[in-house]
Amino acid sequence: MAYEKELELALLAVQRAAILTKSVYSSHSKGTLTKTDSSPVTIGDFGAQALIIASIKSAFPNDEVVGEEDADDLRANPDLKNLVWDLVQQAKLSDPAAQDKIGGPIKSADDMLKALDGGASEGGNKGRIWALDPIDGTKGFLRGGQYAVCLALMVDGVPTVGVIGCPNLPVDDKAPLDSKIGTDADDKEGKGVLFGAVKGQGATSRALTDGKLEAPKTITMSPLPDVAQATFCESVEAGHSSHGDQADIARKLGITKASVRMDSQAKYCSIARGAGDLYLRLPTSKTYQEKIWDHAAGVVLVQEAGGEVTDAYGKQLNFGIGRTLKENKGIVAAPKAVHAKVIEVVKEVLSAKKD
Ligand SMILES: Nc1ncnc2c1ncn2[C@@H]1O[C@H](COP(=O)(O)O)[C@@H](OP(=O)(O)O)[C@H]1O
Ligand SMILES: [Mg+2]
Ligand SMILES: [Mg+2]
Ligand SMILES: [Mg+2]
Repeated sequence: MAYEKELELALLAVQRAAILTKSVYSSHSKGTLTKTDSSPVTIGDFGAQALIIASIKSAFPNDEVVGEEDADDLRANPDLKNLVWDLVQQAKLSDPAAQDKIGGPIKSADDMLKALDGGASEGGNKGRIWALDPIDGTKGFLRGGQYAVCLALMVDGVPTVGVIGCPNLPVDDKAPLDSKIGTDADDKEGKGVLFGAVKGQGATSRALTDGKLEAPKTITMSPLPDVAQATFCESVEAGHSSHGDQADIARKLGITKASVRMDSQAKYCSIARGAGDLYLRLPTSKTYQEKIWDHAAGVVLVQEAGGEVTDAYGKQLNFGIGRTLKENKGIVAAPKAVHAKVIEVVKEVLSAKKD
């Protein structure tokens, strides 16, 4: 099968990084810094990015990576660097063959910084470029909610392999989805899911482990004969998408169920496995550009589970023009059969706002 090696590498690399993020999640000190755009970053984000880029470079040394983080803060702060280096050394897959497949341990703190800085690609529509979000939903990660480790391979600008680890999602694909899932979540037994998809080959889920990969199950979106019955997902953070516009859209579609708010690409994962139906992300500002690492993996997953993902105006997402989706505004993900209907209503709501 095409991209078999890339998929396995991505699944194992995400699984190893999740060992690190889980250890930070359950510890009191998360080494949180505030970035220049006022968003948070933790030692978990740095450590997970270094581990995953080292894995990619061990198997595919010529591939580029667009990663969210870089090593500047760690180079400027040796104590923080040492904290991350300790975590990185402890994060090992328990199965030696699996650990070997992702290149074994990172050899030194300098190599860790180099790996972390390996995510500086400017992106584009030529060749093989990975999009990496080491912790998506950092605010959820800090709040005790959902978060996700997200990795996608783009080929000539098209998301082609997508892998997402969700340490706080229930393993059961049909576990009821309600808003508590974003606030009561933790990584106790029965939690932790690893999703994977390759373009043209379908989407899967399996339990997230700390060693070998579990056997995958095929996942698909729920059939949704009547859009009024939909469960729709949205961000917890009101600054990341417009809760007001999303409520208007839901009302116009006849949806009466309350929205399910959860952080991170766990939203894409939840609709891909049929636990929810729609994901609405309407812009809160005219200037914000969505980042490719916030969507690339989730888009492959939803497409392969029978869904369609476009921007809020129904336009195809263009992942091949740099580190952001600058040609697009907002995100709408829905089962193929109802996507056009949802876009019609989204456009109505957006145009009513303009005047
Ligand atoms: N004004 C804004 N509009 C949309 N997304 C934003 C935003 N500011 C930050 N984000 C992105 O929202 C992501 C989280 O999405 P969600 O709300 O679905 O959990 C963040 O990812 P990180 O947590 O990886 O930084 C960040 O990239
Ligand atoms: Mg961030
Ligand atoms: Mg993100
Ligand atoms: Mg992130």
